[in-house]
Amino acid sequence: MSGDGGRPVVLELRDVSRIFRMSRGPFRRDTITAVDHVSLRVRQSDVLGIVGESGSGKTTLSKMMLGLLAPTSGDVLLDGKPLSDFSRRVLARRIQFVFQDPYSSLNPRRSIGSIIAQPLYIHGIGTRMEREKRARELLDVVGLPARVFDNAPGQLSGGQRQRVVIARALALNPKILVCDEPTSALDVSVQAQILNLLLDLRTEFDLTYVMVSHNLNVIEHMTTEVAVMYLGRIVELAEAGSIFREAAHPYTKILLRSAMTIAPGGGIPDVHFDRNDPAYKRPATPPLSLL
Ligand SMILES: Nc1ncnc2c1ncn2[C@@H]1O[C@H](COP(=O)(O)OP(=O)(O)OP(=O)(O)O)[C@@H](O)[C@H]1O
Repeated sequence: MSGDGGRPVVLELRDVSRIFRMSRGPFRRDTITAVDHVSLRVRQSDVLGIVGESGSGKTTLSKMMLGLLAPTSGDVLLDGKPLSDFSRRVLARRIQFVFQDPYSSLNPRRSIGSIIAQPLYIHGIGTRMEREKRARELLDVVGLPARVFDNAPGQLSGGQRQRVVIARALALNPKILVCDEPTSALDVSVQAQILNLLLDLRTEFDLTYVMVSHNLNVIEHMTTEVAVMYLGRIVELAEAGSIFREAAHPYTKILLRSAMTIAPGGGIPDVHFDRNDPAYKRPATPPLSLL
């Protein structure tokens, strides 16, 4: 890929496959190849978009990147080393995830402050006071008011909850975030705010993103590179701009065309961005303590 500026490869998949065996029903002897011989590289500061229709293997691929699912064959490398060389503890400080549903991913019985501080607690980092301080800073980082610290998740809107999920993902100061449909459970009006927050955070903390989405508008605005998945394979891998101008693979063309058709009056549907809209701006945040 051109224009990498010598940036190091932070995440690499080498010929990775994942086969699932059906465990019940009439097809229980059958297998599904969810990811089929995928190789790709993510460089520091990249935003790699993974796009494809439902069932194309995007989530399976992102779970393998996070070490949540083992490949059936092939290797996942983080900073050039196999994931298996990393302890859970070290891995969590390098790579974190933001998944789709902010409604189910937050414990309803905990306060927002303790949810955000939980990774620090689990990893034995800091005193109680230090963890609380960091959780308050993280609230600020993701643009939430200090007063929500003692609230329960049920008292927050969907967009606010997704900000909490992002704050928790940042607690251990990771360098890579894997975001699987980070906004698809949210109202359209809130989606752009969350995506712009993610873009701001990337600049502020020099984060690298893997962004899984079926929404081409999200992919177009967020990513630097795009991998198009179809039936478990990557059928096209290109810089984000070029893929929207001159898609090479027939499947990518179909994907783009169907997005155009769905959009009222043509164009890609859903989120509309205006990065200069003051509603999307976030005040600059002070440097974080602790880590
Ligand atoms: N634990 C599992 N057991 C059996 N089959 C699975 C399992 N997880 C995923 N699959 C199958 O693997 C294929 C890829 O699924 P995956 O969830 O990775 O696709 P996806 O592109 O993320 O889809 P979506 O956009 O709908 O989330 C699908 O056919 C799915 O049914």
